[in-house]
Amino acid sequence: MASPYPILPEKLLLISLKMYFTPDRTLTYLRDLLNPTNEIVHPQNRDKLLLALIPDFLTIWPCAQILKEYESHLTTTGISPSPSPFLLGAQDCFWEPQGAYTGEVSPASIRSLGCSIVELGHAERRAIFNETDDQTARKAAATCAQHMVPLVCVGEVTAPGPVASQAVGQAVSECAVLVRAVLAAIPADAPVIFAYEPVWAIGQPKPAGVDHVAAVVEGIRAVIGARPGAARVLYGGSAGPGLWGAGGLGKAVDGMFLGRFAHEIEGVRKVVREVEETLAV
Ligand SMILES: O=C(CO)COP(=O)(O)O
Repeated sequence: MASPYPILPEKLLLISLKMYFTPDRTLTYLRDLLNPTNEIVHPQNRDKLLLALIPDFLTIWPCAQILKEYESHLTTTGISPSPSPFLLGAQDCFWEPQGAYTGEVSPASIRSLGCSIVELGHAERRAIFNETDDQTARKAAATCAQHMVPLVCVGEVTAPGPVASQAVGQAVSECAVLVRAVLAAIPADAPVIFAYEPVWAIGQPKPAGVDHVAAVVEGIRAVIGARPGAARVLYGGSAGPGLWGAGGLGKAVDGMFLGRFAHEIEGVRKVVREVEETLAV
Protein backbone atom coordinates (compact mmCIF):
# COMPACT_ATOMS: atom_id res chain seq x y z
CA MET A 1 0.00 0.00 0.00
CA ALA A 2 1.29 3.49 -0.86
CA SER A 3 2.45 5.55 2.13
CA PRO A 4 -0.14 8.15 3.21
CA TYR A 5 2.67 10.61 3.97
CA PRO A 6 4.41 13.03 1.57
CA ILE A 7 7.51 11.56 -0.08
CA LEU A 8 10.72 13.30 0.97
CA PRO A 9 13.51 13.40 -1.62
CA GLU A 10 17.19 13.48 -0.62
CA LYS A 11 17.43 17.28 -0.42
CA LEU A 12 15.02 19.86 1.00
CA LEU A 13 14.98 23.65 0.97
CA LEU A 14 12.40 25.06 3.33
CA ILE A 15 11.58 28.72 3.88
CA SER A 16 9.83 30.14 6.94
CA LEU A 17 8.50 33.68 6.71
CA LYS A 18 8.03 33.81 10.51
CA MET A 19 5.97 37.03 11.06
CA TYR A 20 8.00 39.22 8.70
CA PHE A 21 5.70 39.72 5.67
CA THR A 22 2.34 41.39 5.09
CA PRO A 23 -0.24 39.09 3.44
CA ASP A 24 0.20 40.90 0.11
CA ARG A 25 3.95 40.46 0.21
CA THR A 26 3.61 36.75 1.03
CA LEU A 27 1.33 36.13 -1.97
CA THR A 28 3.54 38.10 -4.36
CA TYR A 29 6.55 36.22 -3.00
CA LEU A 30 4.92 32.81 -3.53
CA ARG A 31 3.87 33.74 -7.09
CA ASP A 32 7.48 34.76 -7.76
CA LEU A 33 8.83 31.48 -6.31
CA LEU A 34 6.51 29.48 -8.58
CA ASN A 35 6.92 31.60 -11.70
CA PRO A 36 8.78 29.35 -14.18
CA THR A 37 10.65 32.33 -15.63
CA ASN A 38 12.34 32.79 -12.23
CA GLU A 39 13.77 29.23 -12.54
CA ILE A 40 13.45 28.36 -8.86
CA VAL A 41 11.08 25.38 -8.81
CA HIS A 42 12.08 22.66 -11.26
CA PRO A 43 9.38 19.94 -11.27
CA GLN A 44 11.70 17.56 -13.13
CA ASN A 45 13.97 17.55 -10.04
CA ARG A 46 11.15 16.60 -7.60
CA ASP A 47 12.64 13.22 -6.76
CA LYS A 48 15.90 14.90 -5.70
CA LEU A 49 15.09 18.37 -4.40
CA LEU A 50 11.89 19.67 -2.83
CA LEU A 51 11.09 23.25 -1.88
CA ALA A 52 8.48 24.35 0.64
CA LEU A 53 7.16 27.65 1.94
CA ILE A 54 5.97 28.08 5.51
CA PRO A 55 3.92 31.30 5.61
CA ASP A 56 1.95 32.63 8.58
CA PHE A 57 -1.40 30.99 9.38
CA LEU A 58 -3.43 33.80 7.80
CA THR A 59 -1.98 33.29 4.35
CA ILE A 60 -2.02 29.48 4.18
CA TRP A 61 -5.40 29.46 2.44
CA PRO A 62 -4.61 31.97 -0.35
CA CYS A 63 -1.16 30.36 -0.73
CA ALA A 64 -2.87 27.00 -1.24
CA GLN A 65 -5.05 28.54 -3.97
CA ILE A 66 -1.97 29.90 -5.75
CA LEU A 67 -0.30 26.49 -5.47
CA LYS A 68 -3.39 24.78 -6.92
CA GLU A 69 -3.35 27.14 -9.91
CA TYR A 70 0.35 26.39 -10.39
CA GLU A 71 -0.28 22.63 -10.26
CA SER A 72 -3.13 22.79 -12.77
CA HIS A 73 -0.93 24.86 -15.07
CA LEU A 74 1.71 22.11 -14.82
CA THR A 75 -0.91 19.57 -15.92
CA THR A 76 -1.75 21.65 -19.00
CA THR A 77 1.94 21.63 -19.95
CA GLY A 78 2.11 17.83 -19.64
CA ILE A 79 4.00 17.74 -16.31
CA SER A 80 2.51 15.62 -13.54
CA PRO A 81 1.78 17.72 -10.44
CA SER A 82 1.83 14.62 -8.27
CA PRO A 83 3.82 14.42 -6.09
CA SER A 84 3.78 18.20 -5.98
CA PRO A 85 7.14 19.86 -6.68
CA PHE A 86 6.40 22.46 -4.01
CA LEU A 87 4.84 22.06 -0.57
CA LEU A 88 3.23 24.37 1.95
CA GLY A 89 3.76 24.22 5.68
CA ALA A 90 2.47 25.81 8.88
CA GLN A 91 4.60 27.41 11.60
CA ASP A 92 2.97 25.53 14.48
CA CYS A 93 -0.16 23.56 15.39
CA PHE A 94 -2.03 22.41 18.49
CA TRP A 95 -1.82 18.79 19.68
CA GLU A 96 -5.59 18.18 19.52
CA PRO A 97 -7.50 18.10 16.23
CA GLN A 98 -10.50 20.11 17.54
CA GLY A 99 -12.24 21.43 20.64
CA ALA A 100 -12.35 24.25 23.19
CA TYR A 101 -8.82 25.59 22.67
CA THR A 102 -9.29 29.30 22.03
CA GLY A 103 -6.63 30.78 19.78
CA GLU A 104 -5.02 27.47 18.83
CA VAL A 105 -4.82 26.05 15.30
CA SER A 106 -5.96 22.53 14.50
CA PRO A 107 -3.58 20.22 12.63
CA ALA A 108 -6.64 18.74 10.88
CA SER A 109 -7.58 22.21 9.57
CA ILE A 110 -3.99 22.85 8.49
CA ARG A 111 -4.06 19.59 6.55
CA SER A 112 -7.43 20.29 4.98
CA LEU A 113 -6.15 23.63 3.64
CA GLY A 114 -3.36 21.82 1.79
CA CYS A 115 -0.32 21.87 4.08
CA SER A 116 2.06 18.91 4.16
CA ILE A 117 4.58 20.07 6.78
CA VAL A 118 4.22 21.52 10.28
CA GLU A 119 7.16 23.32 11.86
CA LEU A 120 7.38 22.64 15.58
CA GLY A 121 9.46 23.68 18.57
CA HIS A 122 11.21 26.63 16.94
CA ALA A 123 13.65 28.41 19.29
CA GLU A 124 11.40 31.49 19.25
CA ARG A 125 8.40 29.46 20.41
CA ARG A 126 10.48 27.87 23.14
CA ALA A 127 12.02 31.15 24.35
CA ILE A 128 9.02 33.48 24.01
CA PHE A 129 6.08 31.10 24.56
CA ASN A 130 7.78 28.57 26.88
CA GLU A 131 7.01 25.63 24.59
CA THR A 132 8.39 22.42 26.12
CA ASP A 133 9.86 19.24 24.64
CA ASP A 134 6.77 17.34 25.76
CA GLN A 135 4.43 19.78 23.99
CA THR A 136 6.52 19.69 20.82
CA ALA A 137 6.46 15.87 20.84
CA ARG A 138 2.66 15.85 21.27
CA LYS A 139 2.32 18.28 18.38
CA ALA A 140 4.57 16.05 16.26
CA ALA A 141 2.31 13.08 16.97
CA ALA A 142 -0.76 15.16 16.07
CA THR A 143 0.94 16.25 12.84
CA CYS A 144 1.67 12.65 11.84
CA ALA A 145 -1.92 11.67 12.69
CA GLN A 146 -2.95 14.02 9.84
CA HIS A 147 -0.33 12.47 7.55
CA MET A 148 1.78 15.60 7.50
CA VAL A 149 5.52 15.76 8.18
CA PRO A 150 6.76 17.30 11.45
CA LEU A 151 9.65 19.71 10.96
CA VAL A 152 11.18 19.77 14.42
CA CYS A 153 13.69 22.47 15.32
CA VAL A 154 16.53 21.48 17.64
CA GLY A 155 19.66 23.34 18.67
CA GLU A 156 21.85 24.29 21.58
CA VAL A 157 21.34 27.61 23.30
CA THR A 158 24.94 28.64 24.03
CA ALA A 159 27.58 29.44 21.38
CA PRO A 160 30.56 27.04 21.24
CA GLY A 161 33.44 27.71 23.62
CA PRO A 162 37.13 27.30 22.71
CA VAL A 163 37.19 23.46 22.77
CA ALA A 164 35.42 22.31 19.60
CA SER A 165 34.85 18.69 20.68
CA GLN A 166 33.27 19.79 23.95
CA ALA A 167 31.00 22.21 22.08
CA VAL A 168 29.87 19.43 19.74
CA GLY A 169 29.20 16.99 22.59
CA GLN A 170 27.22 19.63 24.49
CA ALA A 171 25.20 20.55 21.38
CA VAL A 172 24.37 16.93 20.53
CA SER A 173 23.28 16.16 24.08
CA GLU A 174 21.01 19.26 24.12
CA CYS A 175 19.48 18.31 20.76
CA ALA A 176 19.13 14.63 21.67
CA VAL A 177 16.47 15.26 24.32
CA LEU A 178 13.91 16.59 21.82
CA VAL A 179 14.98 14.22 19.04
CA ARG A 180 14.29 11.24 21.33
CA ALA A 181 11.02 12.69 22.63
CA VAL A 182 9.70 13.24 19.10
CA LEU A 183 10.80 9.84 17.79
CA ALA A 184 9.12 8.16 20.76
CA ALA A 185 5.87 10.04 20.05
CA ILE A 186 5.46 9.46 16.29
CA PRO A 187 4.89 6.25 14.30
CA ALA A 188 8.13 4.56 13.23
CA ASP A 189 7.12 4.74 9.56
CA ALA A 190 6.26 8.46 9.63
CA PRO A 191 8.72 10.73 7.83
CA VAL A 192 10.27 13.41 10.01
CA ILE A 193 12.52 16.40 9.42
CA PHE A 194 14.86 17.80 12.06
CA ALA A 195 16.18 21.32 11.52
CA TYR A 196 19.41 21.78 13.43
CA GLU A 197 19.25 25.46 14.34
CA PRO A 198 21.79 26.51 16.96
CA VAL A 199 19.88 29.15 18.91
CA TRP A 200 22.92 31.45 18.98
CA ALA A 201 23.11 31.40 15.16
CA ILE A 202 19.50 32.46 14.48
CA GLY A 203 18.97 36.07 13.40
CA GLN A 204 22.72 36.73 13.09
CA PRO A 205 24.80 38.17 10.24
CA LYS A 206 26.48 34.78 9.66
CA PRO A 207 25.59 31.08 10.14
CA ALA A 208 27.36 28.63 12.46
CA GLY A 209 30.69 27.23 11.22
CA VAL A 210 30.55 24.33 8.78
CA ASP A 211 32.73 22.03 10.92
CA HIS A 212 30.57 22.54 13.98
CA VAL A 213 27.35 21.95 12.04
CA ALA A 214 28.73 18.85 10.31
CA ALA A 215 29.86 17.28 13.60
CA VAL A 216 26.62 18.05 15.45
CA VAL A 217 24.49 16.77 12.56
CA GLU A 218 26.50 13.54 12.54
CA GLY A 219 25.71 13.21 16.27
CA ILE A 220 22.01 13.91 15.66
CA ARG A 221 21.92 11.26 12.92
CA ALA A 222 23.44 8.76 15.38
CA VAL A 223 20.70 9.59 17.90
CA ILE A 224 18.03 9.08 15.22
CA GLY A 225 19.58 5.74 14.19
CA ALA A 226 17.87 3.42 11.71
CA ARG A 227 14.08 3.72 11.39
CA PRO A 228 11.58 2.63 8.71
CA GLY A 229 10.36 6.19 8.02
CA ALA A 230 12.54 8.77 6.30
CA ALA A 231 14.46 11.17 8.55
CA ARG A 232 16.13 14.27 7.15
CA VAL A 233 18.42 16.64 9.02
CA LEU A 234 18.64 20.24 7.76
CA TYR A 235 20.64 23.25 8.88
CA GLY A 236 19.02 26.56 9.78
CA GLY A 237 20.26 29.75 11.44
CA SER A 238 21.29 32.65 9.19
CA ALA A 239 21.58 30.20 6.27
CA GLY A 240 21.74 31.67 2.78
CA PRO A 241 23.71 31.86 -0.47
CA GLY A 242 27.33 30.68 -0.30
CA LEU A 243 26.81 28.11 2.45
CA TRP A 244 26.15 24.97 0.41
CA GLY A 245 28.83 24.53 -2.29
CA ALA A 246 32.53 23.61 -2.13
CA GLY A 247 33.71 23.35 1.48
CA GLY A 248 30.17 24.12 2.62
CA LEU A 249 27.28 22.20 4.11
CA GLY A 250 26.30 20.22 1.01
CA LYS A 251 28.03 17.03 2.15
CA ALA A 252 26.87 17.25 5.76
CA VAL A 253 23.14 17.95 5.72
CA ASP A 254 20.01 17.06 3.78
CA GLY A 255 19.11 20.64 3.04
CA MET A 256 18.60 24.03 4.61
CA PHE A 257 15.91 25.86 6.51
CA LEU A 258 16.01 29.46 5.33
CA GLY A 259 14.86 32.62 7.07
CA ARG A 260 15.87 36.22 6.31
CA PHE A 261 18.31 35.35 3.54
CA ALA A 262 15.41 33.98 1.50
CA HIS A 263 13.34 37.17 1.72
CA GLU A 264 14.49 38.26 -1.73
CA ILE A 265 13.80 35.90 -4.63
CA GLU A 266 17.38 36.33 -5.84
CA GLY A 267 18.67 34.81 -2.58
CA VAL A 268 16.44 31.75 -3.03
CA ARG A 269 17.50 31.38 -6.66
CA LYS A 270 21.19 31.41 -5.65
CA VAL A 271 20.67 28.77 -2.95
CA VAL A 272 18.63 26.56 -5.30
CA ARG A 273 21.37 26.83 -7.92
CA GLU A 274 24.07 25.84 -5.40
CA VAL A 275 22.08 22.81 -4.29
CA GLU A 276 21.17 21.77 -7.84
CA GLU A 277 24.85 21.81 -8.80
CA THR A 278 25.51 19.12 -6.18
CA LEU A 279 22.56 16.84 -7.01
CA ALA A 280 23.47 13.43 -8.39
CA VAL A 281 22.68 13.19 -12.10
O1 LIG B 1 15.02 30.46 12.47
C1 LIG B 1 15.31 30.34 11.30
C2 LIG B 1 14.49 29.55 10.36
O2 LIG B 1 13.44 29.01 11.04
C3 LIG B 1 16.46 31.03 10.74
O3 LIG B 1 16.17 32.37 10.63
P1 LIG B 1 17.30 33.33 10.07
O4 LIG B 1 17.83 32.68 8.83
O5 LIG B 1 16.59 34.60 9.79
O6 LIG B 1 18.36 33.42 11.11
